[in-house]
This record gives sequence, C-alpha cells and structure tokens, in this order.
Amino acid sequence: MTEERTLILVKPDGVNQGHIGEVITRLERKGYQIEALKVTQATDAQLRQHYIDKVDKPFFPEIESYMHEGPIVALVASGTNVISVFRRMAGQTNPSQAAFGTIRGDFGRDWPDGLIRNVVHSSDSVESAEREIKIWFAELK
Ligand SMILES: Nc1ncnc2c1ncn2[C@@H]1O[C@H](COP(=O)(O)OP(=O)(O)OP(=O)(O)O)[C@@H](O)[C@H]1O
Repeated sequence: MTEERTLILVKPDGVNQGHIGEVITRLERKGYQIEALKVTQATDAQLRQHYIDKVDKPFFPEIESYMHEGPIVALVASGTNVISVFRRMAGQTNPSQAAFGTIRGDFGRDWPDGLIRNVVHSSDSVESAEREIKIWFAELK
C-alpha cells in the first residue's frame, strides 16, 4: 500500500464532450483527493516532454494534432495506490477495446480519421507521475 499522487489529463475530446465532471466525480467517488486542477492549452514543449518516449514514433504528429484540438484539464490526484487503480478506471488505450464501466470504455470511441482519442491520460508509475506533475504544474513542489 502506497500513498502516492498521479497526473491525470482530461484530453481535448474529453473536455469538448463534457466529461470533466464525470472524471472528477469518479475520482471523488473512489475517495481520492484532488490536489491541483487547471484548464490549459498544451504547448509543443509540454507535449514533447510528456510523451518523451513517443517523440520518435511515426504517430507522434497524430498525438500532437490531437492534443492541440482544444483545451485540456490537468489535475493531480492523490490516495493509496491511486496510480494503478486510476489506470484500471481509465481502461485500455484503444477506447474500442476498453471495458464498459471504464472511462475510455464508456466515453471513448473510434473516429473516422483514425486518430486514437481516448479521453484521459494518467501516469503509469510513481516516477512518471512525479516527472509529469512537474511538466503541467511547474508551480507545485
Ligand atoms: N499506434 C498508435 N497510433 C496512434 N496513436 C497512438 C498509438 N499508440 C499510442 N498512441 C497515442 O499515444 C498515447 C500514449 O500511448 P500509451 O501507449 O502510453 O497509452 P496509454 O498509457 O494508455 O495512454 P496515455 O499515456 O495517454 O495515458 C495514447 O493515448 C494515444 O493517444
């Protein structure tokens, strides 16, 4: 059991389709704390840092285009094992394969342009969370 925090992004499709409240509600219903929250526009520099392991992938321009489609909501949530539990709440990367009952399974879908839009991001480890929190919340310790 570990007290930890995670970086969650409600991506542009999640914001555009009105799922900010749902993501926050699901976090709060599970008993997690919201430590920080902002509406923002992702910059190129933030995306290159955030997706540092994907910058060289052929689909990185698709990620950039998707993440620039509109505002995002960045939040820091904390609680016991929040990282792994929220990853399960979010569901699999591809929203059409994500289980119903997960955020991606309930609100994500395939799009005719082939881009993978999957509503939310969440950190996958303590190290990633601390690195990602610095990218989106430079003002936080
Ligand atoms: N093959 C692909 N083609 C296009 N985009 C992709 C592909 N694989 C991943 N992506 C995009 O890159 C993001 C990060 O991929 P990753 O494999 O880290 O999935 P994830 O951990 O489930 O998602 P995220 O990091 O956004 O929480 C995905 O959310 C998706 O938007």
